[in-house]
Amino acid sequence: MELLNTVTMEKARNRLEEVFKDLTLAGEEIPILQALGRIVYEDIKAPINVPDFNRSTVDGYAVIAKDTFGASESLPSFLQKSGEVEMGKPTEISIQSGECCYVPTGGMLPKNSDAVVMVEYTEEMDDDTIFIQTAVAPKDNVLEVGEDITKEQVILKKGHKLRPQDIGVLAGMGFTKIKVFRKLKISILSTGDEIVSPEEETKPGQIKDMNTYSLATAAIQSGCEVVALDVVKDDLQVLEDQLKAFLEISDIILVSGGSSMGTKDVTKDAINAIGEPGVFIHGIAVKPGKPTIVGKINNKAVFGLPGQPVSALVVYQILVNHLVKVLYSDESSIPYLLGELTVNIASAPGREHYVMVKIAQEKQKTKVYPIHGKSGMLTMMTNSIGYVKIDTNQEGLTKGQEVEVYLF
Ligand SMILES: Nc1nc2c(c(=O)[nH]1)N[C@H]1C(S)=C(S)[C@@H](COP(=O)(O)OP(=O)(O)OC[C@H]3O[C@@H](n4cnc5c(N)ncnc54)[C@H](O)[C@@H]3O)O[C@H]1N2
Ligand code: MOO
Repeated sequence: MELLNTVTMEKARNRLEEVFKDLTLAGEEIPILQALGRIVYEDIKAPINVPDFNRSTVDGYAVIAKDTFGASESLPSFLQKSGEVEMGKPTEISIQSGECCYVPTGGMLPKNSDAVVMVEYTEEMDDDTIFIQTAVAPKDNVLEVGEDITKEQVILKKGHKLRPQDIGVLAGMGFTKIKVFRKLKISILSTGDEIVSPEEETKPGQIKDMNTYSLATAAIQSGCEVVALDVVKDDLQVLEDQLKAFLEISDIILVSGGSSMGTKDVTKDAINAIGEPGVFIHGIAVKPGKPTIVGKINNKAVFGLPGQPVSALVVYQILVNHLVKVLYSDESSIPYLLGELTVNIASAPGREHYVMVKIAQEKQKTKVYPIHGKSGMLTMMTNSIGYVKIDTNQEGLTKGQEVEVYLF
């Protein structure tokens, strides 16, 4: 009897890091407008202070704060108006105690002023006299030089995935281009005599291809470029030939199906046949995803993912995506929310167990409901928001317990 020699998920991840530690990715410079979702290649330092002049955050009157102390609607302070600041222009105005100066939102503060009173809390008595009807403290309604970003501060770290707010900050710093990691090239090879493409009619026993599509889009979501897709029969020679062709153009190859122990499960043999060192993991103590295969050929990663659609996608998220993040120097953790479990969940003995869940807001609490089904049912994932994890040594999870729901 041949049994899978499984390793823990933690060990599988550590092995991946160790085996691919020499795989380094080059960087490329691209316009910031094309950089959304790309990964920062090196720490980016601010070339300037932001703001680089003291500016008002409101429309109002720049004052010396202590001139307003004790001011209220019934007992206003009278201040002498000493001009107006023009938007987008430097000002030479300098105020003295007893004076104020009109400043628009974003306008430069006149010299000596240290706070701004919002225009709603003032009244213009005549062209020269302003009633101040509230007290302000120094720095109120003011953004000081370097308060947002100080020159030379690291604003974006290597490995950071760029979001719209990051692109805005880059523009605000004067960058029009940014160096990002080149995209990892991934190809996907689905195997199975029964698999037909989505547009084809299925005959009895056949099934439409889901994994090519779910895995390709998961790869795109992780910031990779999908360079090739194909579906092949469960035939060792055909699989070997296509694997060799894909190796030429990819950093990572995902083979879907044929990972288990059936007579037609030839993924492991195909990987071992085409190069060294070949398969170094076959079997991970995880549910779903136990028959997962991991190999290395010419410093490229080849994953044999279980054919069951949920298993393939879960293993992508928890294992393949781990390697993708390591290669991109992305140290961010998977986001999660906390919720209260609504039922007991039994564990899978000896395996780390990933249970698909949905959530509902009830009486101001986040309630967590497991989605039942078998790993062949992709609707388990479409109905879920994420998963809860039961560790190998945990007996299960208990109704009412607070759990972490990892989002995907
Ligand atoms: N004797 C054993 N049998 C099985 C074991 C085991 O340890 N011993 N493990 C089971 C587990 S767990 C899983 S998961 C599956 C993995 O199977 P394979 O990776 O060999 O995948 P296939 O047999 O080729 O397919 C399984 C299932 O998934 C469907 N499939 C495959 N590819 C696609 C695709 N591209 N799109 C949609 N659906 C796909 C396929 O039709 C099968 O129904 O093995 C268990 N068996
Ligand atoms: O481990 Mo299989 O991947 O349960 O479905």
